[in-house]
Amino acid sequence: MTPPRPLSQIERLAATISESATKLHRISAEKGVPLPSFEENAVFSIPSEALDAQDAILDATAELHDLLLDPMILIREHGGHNNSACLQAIARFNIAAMVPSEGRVGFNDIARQTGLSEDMVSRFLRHAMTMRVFCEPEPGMMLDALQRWPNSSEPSETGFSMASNSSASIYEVLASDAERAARFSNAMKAFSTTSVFYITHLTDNYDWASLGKVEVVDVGGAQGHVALELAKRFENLDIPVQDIYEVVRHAENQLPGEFKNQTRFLAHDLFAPQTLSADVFIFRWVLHNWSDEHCLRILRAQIPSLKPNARIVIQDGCLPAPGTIAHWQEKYIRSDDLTMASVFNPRERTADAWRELLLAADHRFMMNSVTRPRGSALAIMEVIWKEFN
Ligand SMILES: C[S@@+](CC[C@H](N)C(=O)[O-])C[C@H]1O[C@@H](n2cnc3c(N)ncnc32)[C@H](O)[C@@H]1O
Repeated sequence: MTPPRPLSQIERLAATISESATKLHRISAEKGVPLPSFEENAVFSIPSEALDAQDAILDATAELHDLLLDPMILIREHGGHNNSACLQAIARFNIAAMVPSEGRVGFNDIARQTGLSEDMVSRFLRHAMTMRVFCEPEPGMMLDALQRWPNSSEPSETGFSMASNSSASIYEVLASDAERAARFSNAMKAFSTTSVFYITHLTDNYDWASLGKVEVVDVGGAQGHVALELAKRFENLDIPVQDIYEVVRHAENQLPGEFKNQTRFLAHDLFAPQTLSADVFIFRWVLHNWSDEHCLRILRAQIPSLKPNARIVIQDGCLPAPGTIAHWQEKYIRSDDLTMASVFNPRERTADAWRELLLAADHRFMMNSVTRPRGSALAIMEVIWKEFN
């Protein structure tokens, strides 16, 4: 008879949780004490005889949770700066006092009372909900920079600007400081080593091979980490990379020699009319940091170069409806949304908001598909430039 397989760490933790939960349930029932719940009027009480079980469950669930998270996401979760920003916002704008006990209040009502935009109220509160603070029974119900510039969508009116004590946006800071620009670019590269941002989500989930011999411009492609991965996998692609001068000026030197015939670097401003008349334009993680007003300018700047049926592949955040994806993923995405707000002043968009944005830029931008590859934090949207008669 083969000896039993030793339990893995995951299985041991799961067994501890199961045994201790059974014990906690039994003792609470014997004592007539209700079990913990997220209900508004829930009483939180653990009988003293069950405190060991409570400890065991909390330690084992925390260990299991940490064990199953990508290490890069885990570090960010423990940093948790958006959790405290969110609680501070609730305190500073006295939002808790606006939510009636056992009643409901709309985001619009809170917006009116606080002077914040409804959009910003919903973003704070939906993030708070991922921390079990407040709940949204029906969809649509529910710090310094925000008070100084309520409703601004300008990148020069952010928490970053206040912290830098300057009226320069993060873009202007990066454009004037090669060292910080290179550090920012490296940070983007580092993000791509987190599983939810792997470049393979883009290389594996779009049919690059079937495009044939084409030119694919990586707009805002930093120092070419995405272009390089595409070049390695798809010999049929020529992939010029455009980004600001400070970012691309030394990028060529870092490119492995064998890919120099497939990739080159061009200083190009996103807002300037596109100069390359390519078959495909990639916007990977380039639009989510700009407000709608600025995105409209960026999209329209591509039009002079677009051939009929040219494709625009947008790989970017796509907010899910509340409660429709795993809780930890929703929390991560909503936390990202607040980080973006504090540094760049845009908003993360739902699929519908992306569609509306494209349509507002020009009715010839046709959203052909939106997919979110399993395990990816970013959706892939294929947009086709349709020239109508
Ligand atoms: C969030 S990063 C994404 C980088 C890369 N596409 C990726 O997927 O990792 C945004 C990029 O847009 C570039 N960018 C910002 N403003 C720009 C502008 N006005 N013109 C060109 N590139 C710009 C930044 O330098 C940066 O490389």
